[in-house]
Amino acid sequence: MAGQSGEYLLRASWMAEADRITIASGVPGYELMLRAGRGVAAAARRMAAPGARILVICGAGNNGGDGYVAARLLQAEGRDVDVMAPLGPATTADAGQAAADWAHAHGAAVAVDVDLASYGLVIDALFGAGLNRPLEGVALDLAQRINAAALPVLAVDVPSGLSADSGQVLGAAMGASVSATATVTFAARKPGHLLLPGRALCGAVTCIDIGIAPGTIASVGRGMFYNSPDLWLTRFPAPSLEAHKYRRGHVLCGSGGPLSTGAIRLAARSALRVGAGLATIAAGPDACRVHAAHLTAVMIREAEGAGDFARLLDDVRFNAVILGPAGGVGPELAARVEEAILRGRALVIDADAISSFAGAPERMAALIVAGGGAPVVMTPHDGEFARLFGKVAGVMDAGAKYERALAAARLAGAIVVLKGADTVIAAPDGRVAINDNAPPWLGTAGSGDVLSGLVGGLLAQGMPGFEAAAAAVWIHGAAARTFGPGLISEDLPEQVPAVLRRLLQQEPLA
Ligand SMILES: NC(=O)C1=CN([C@@H]2O[C@H](COP(=O)(O)OP(=O)(O)OC[C@H]3O[C@@H](n4cnc5c(N)ncnc54)[C@H](O)[C@@H]3O)[C@@H](O)[C@H]2O)[C@@H](O)CC1
Ligand SMILES: [K+]
Repeated sequence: MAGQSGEYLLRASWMAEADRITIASGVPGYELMLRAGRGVAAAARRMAAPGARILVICGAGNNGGDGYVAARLLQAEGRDVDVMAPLGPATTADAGQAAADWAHAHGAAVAVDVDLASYGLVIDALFGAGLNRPLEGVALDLAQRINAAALPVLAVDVPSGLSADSGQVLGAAMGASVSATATVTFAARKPGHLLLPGRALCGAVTCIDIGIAPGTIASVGRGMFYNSPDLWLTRFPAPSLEAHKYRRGHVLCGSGGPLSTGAIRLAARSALRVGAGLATIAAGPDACRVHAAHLTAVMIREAEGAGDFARLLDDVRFNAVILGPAGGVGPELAARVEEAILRGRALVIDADAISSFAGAPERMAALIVAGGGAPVVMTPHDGEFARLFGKVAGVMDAGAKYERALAAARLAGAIVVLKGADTVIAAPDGRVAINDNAPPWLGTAGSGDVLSGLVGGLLAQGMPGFEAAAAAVWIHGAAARTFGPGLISEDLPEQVPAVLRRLLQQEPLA
């Protein structure tokens, strides 16, 4: 995407396109393979103790070719290396060359039934980006034996059996993938390195430069990015000394009833912590009294039904709205969403507000079209996503997690944050960001309410929707990491200042 900074993630077919462009520009394919193999050998050197035996399992394609190169280089420096070629001779010219160069110096491959336990490192070069169906036969058997042997495993490009595109094991329950200790990939990371279960199966991923130009990577990329500050920091609202609180935005947060007020307080407090100038909670009279006992910096306004809420929105200073956290599923909440969209407010649609449109995403899409272009960000977890989009053909069955999020974003005309340990942020214009900084302890009650507040707080400060959503997701994860285990959701907004300090003062990021 023109003008977009950030780390591109490439699907396997886009990567193949980058290889083709590079080869056409005059770099021989075998040279790329040599560079890839060199990177694999360097990683193997770090993983295998000096006397340890190394087994390189080479498939018949170019992934195997990388393996043959690594085997030759490691053996040349005195390492004790065996090669296994369970799928027979190489089937591509470059891999054939790599196999011949290896065999010329070192002779025959070992048998498939060799004792794996006698090796200190296995290099998995069976299948890489070319895998297009589940492992079967000898490859399936080998993957299972490698995993059972519990040895250190270095995967070339991706662990064999894993889809580089989706992060899923091909063949799902009946399939298998090698589970690696570490993975070396080339030129750019693939979505499967970040999406689950792929991220866990890859171990530590290193991406090495094999001489594919950044411009080539950008030209084949289709707007899929790793979510890090590189992607959005230039659009991040850095408060200036002269910024009046109203210039930093005013978030209006719709409350649920008197027995469910905590969620929206978490959201409002998070909106303030991330820099919004003001936050107001709109609640019915009974809920107002509960909020009044808790709130200091956040203000309270009485609003009984959707009509009252709409009247509050006559005040144009409320430039962003958060609806959904414990808001109470039903037509009343749907009507508030409608008012906020039609009055052109930047809007976060979370939790109950998503469920209030269950099975009717077209209705939400029509509203957003009528709303006139202010950003709308929805933040479903899998259950809410299925409730909203479950009946629409081409969304739930769109494929990888980012393809589902993207199909939903295009249908709704909204930014979709599909939450999880591998949260995906998708925009109707085709951009996608995949996030990986959420620690397991972020999965705690109220954590989603904080996220909606962070998004709303950034929207209020004028950050564009996609960047605001991506930044909020990243800050949410960074705040949880900063606190550490034992986190409850109340702790999250209190960690945001430390995260912002590092972000804005360019201190090293966690
Ligand atoms: N010039 C290039 O394209 C480069 C490619 N590189 C390596 O090449 C790899 C991709 O190589 P290939 O495209 O040859 O593919 P692979 O080596 O991943 O797979 C080989 C072939 O196996 C077949 N196959 C797929 N699934 C199968 C299954 N379940 N059972 C049996 N056969 C199956 C397919 O026809 C596939 O083309 C990358 O992952 C990377 O390691 C690197 O050498 C860098 C340069
Ligand atoms: K592999």
